[in-house]
Amino acid sequence: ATVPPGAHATVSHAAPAPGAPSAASPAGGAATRSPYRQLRPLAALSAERAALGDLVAAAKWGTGGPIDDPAREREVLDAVAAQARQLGADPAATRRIFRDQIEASKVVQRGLYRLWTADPARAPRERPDLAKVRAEINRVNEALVRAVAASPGARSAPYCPVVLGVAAERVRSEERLDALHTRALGRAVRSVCGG
Ligand SMILES: O=C(O)C(=O)C[C@]1(C(=O)O)C=C[C@@H](O)C=C1
Repeated sequence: ATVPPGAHATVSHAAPAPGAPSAASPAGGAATRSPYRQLRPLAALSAERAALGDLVAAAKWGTGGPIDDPAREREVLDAVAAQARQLGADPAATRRIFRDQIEASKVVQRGLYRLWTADPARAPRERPDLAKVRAEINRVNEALVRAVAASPGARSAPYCPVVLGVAAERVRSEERLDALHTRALGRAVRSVCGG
C-alpha cells in the first residue's frame, strides 16, 4: 500500500520523521514551529484539562469530601517538575504553569457546585471513579509538559500574550466553551507567557 505524504502525522504513537515538527522534541520542533503552533497546544490542552474538572466535581459531589486536595496537588506538581527535568524544560516554569492549571480546575469545580446547589435538577446522577478521572488528568498533564518543553521560544517572546490570546479564543470558539470554562481557560494559561 502507498503511504500518502504526511500520513505519519495521523499515527499518534509513530516516531516523527527526521526533522518533522513534534511537540515532544523541543530540539526538532521548538526552533522551527511558528509561535502559534507552539502556543496553541497549551491552550487546547488547558481547555481539555479544565473540562476534566467537570468529572472531578461529579466524582466528589455528594461525598462530603472537599474540592481541595493538597496532597494530590503536591503529587501533580512533583510529577510534572520531574517530567520537565527529563525533557530539558524549566521545572520552575512548569510548576508555575501547573499551579494555574490546578486553580482552573477548582474554578470549574466550585462553579459547578454553585450551579448544582442552586439547581439540584442539574446535579450529576452518576459518580465517576475519581481514580480513573485522575488517570485521565495525568495523561493530559504529560501532554501539557511536552507542550511546555516545546515552547520556550514563544513563551518568553514579547508577543506571547497576543498569540496565546488568539489561540485561547480559537479554542473557546471551536470547543464552544461556556462562560465558566472560558473563565477557567483564562485562569489556566495565566502564567504561560514569561519564560
Ligand atoms: O484530583 C483532584 O481531586 C482535583 O480536584 C484536581 C486537582 C488538579 O487540578 O489536579 C485540583 C484540585 C485539587 O486540590 C487537586 C487536584
